[in-house]
Amino acid sequence: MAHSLDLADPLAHARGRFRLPDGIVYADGNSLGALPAAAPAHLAHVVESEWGQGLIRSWNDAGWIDAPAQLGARIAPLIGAHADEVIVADSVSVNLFKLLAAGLTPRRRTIVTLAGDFPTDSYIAQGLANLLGNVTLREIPLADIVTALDDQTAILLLTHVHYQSGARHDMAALTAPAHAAGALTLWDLSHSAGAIAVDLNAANADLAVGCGYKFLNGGPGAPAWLFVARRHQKRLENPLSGWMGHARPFAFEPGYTPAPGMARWLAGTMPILALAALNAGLATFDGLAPAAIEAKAAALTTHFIDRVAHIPGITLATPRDPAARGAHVALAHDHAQPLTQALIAHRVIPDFRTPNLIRFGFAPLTSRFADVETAAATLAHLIETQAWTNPAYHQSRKVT
Ligand SMILES: Cc1ncc(COP(=O)(O)O)c(C=O)c1O
Ligand SMILES: Nc1c(O)cccc1C(=O)C[C@H](N)C(=O)O
Repeated sequence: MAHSLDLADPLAHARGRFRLPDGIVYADGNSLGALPAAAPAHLAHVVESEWGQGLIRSWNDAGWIDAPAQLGARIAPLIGAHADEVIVADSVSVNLFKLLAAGLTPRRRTIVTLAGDFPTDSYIAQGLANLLGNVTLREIPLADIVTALDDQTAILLLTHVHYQSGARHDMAALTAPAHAAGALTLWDLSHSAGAIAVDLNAANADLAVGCGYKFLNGGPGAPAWLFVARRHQKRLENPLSGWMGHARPFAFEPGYTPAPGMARWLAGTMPILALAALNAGLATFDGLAPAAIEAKAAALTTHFIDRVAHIPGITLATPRDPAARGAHVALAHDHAQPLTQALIAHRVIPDFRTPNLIRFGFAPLTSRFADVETAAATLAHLIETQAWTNPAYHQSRKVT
């Protein structure tokens, strides 16, 4: 069954764009994307030729200075943005700070967000509120989000696909009431970009951020990106007004003038080696349609849910409707942490999220239906044999 699904998979060839270890089922593309096969040679070229030979000249000759905008333009089609609406910079956390600060107005000082979204989003909003003193952060349950929007609300901040459950919001359906209340929307697309088809402009979204190291395959700690809709680009200003966001960085003027367009969202010098790895990650999407990527994510996760939902002790924590989820599936189990370690010891790599979730991220470019079958069968076996009773699987880990 899995074999015939893999044979019929129109994205099957994309796996060849990566280097994955033999005999491993990699189900953590939602935390760290796999290594693009072209990345080592590309990085070696940037190091040895551009840096080693070109030296400082490479800022111009190798186009280093334009890399954040060029990579932003490569991300744009994956998220329904225009090329000039996206730039690569900093981390998601820092980009959230910049956009939240920019979106506040003298009259609107409230940030509304969903209680239980990825913690950095609320940590950053709280830190900004503490810094400014007159900003309120409201963390609201999903059912009350729309009614929480009022004439004080500056920004509705939401993670599009939830990092734990994988549940996906209807972007257009939440953007409309935010706009009706006079607020902007800021979407965290860390678990969406490269995994499902996102259409920011069709949803009339205002602002967005996302990770480079997950489904975009940019490597550990890859730079993140941010989106500002064209209609807001003149008005919104980066509070981290560093020289790389200046209209004329090499004029070394005494006062700050923001660059026109997305360049103003840069602060300091861009990490060229990390951008080179992200470039290789984004190249893995060449010629692949976001709709096809989403269809594969839906098929993989549906196949997995069908195989695991009935296993005794497992509770599905992810929506059954593929349109209401991303590319990962979360399963609740009383012994999720040692079970995750047992899976890894058996060469199936998901991750654990406190308190009781095992997340299986099936990156559509690298995952095969055969991997899904192996992951499900291994999980069933480990539960059947009560693998969590083995003390070897109770080691504490800094990174889970
Ligand atoms: C939804 C979400 N937002 C933000 C982050 C953090 O991004 P960064 O480490 O780039 O700040 C993550 C994961 O680390 C995430 O899952
Ligand atoms: N950013 C991570 C890291 O530095 C180490 C390990 C995992 C991560 C992650 O990306 C976690 C991820 N954002 C999550 O959804 O849980």
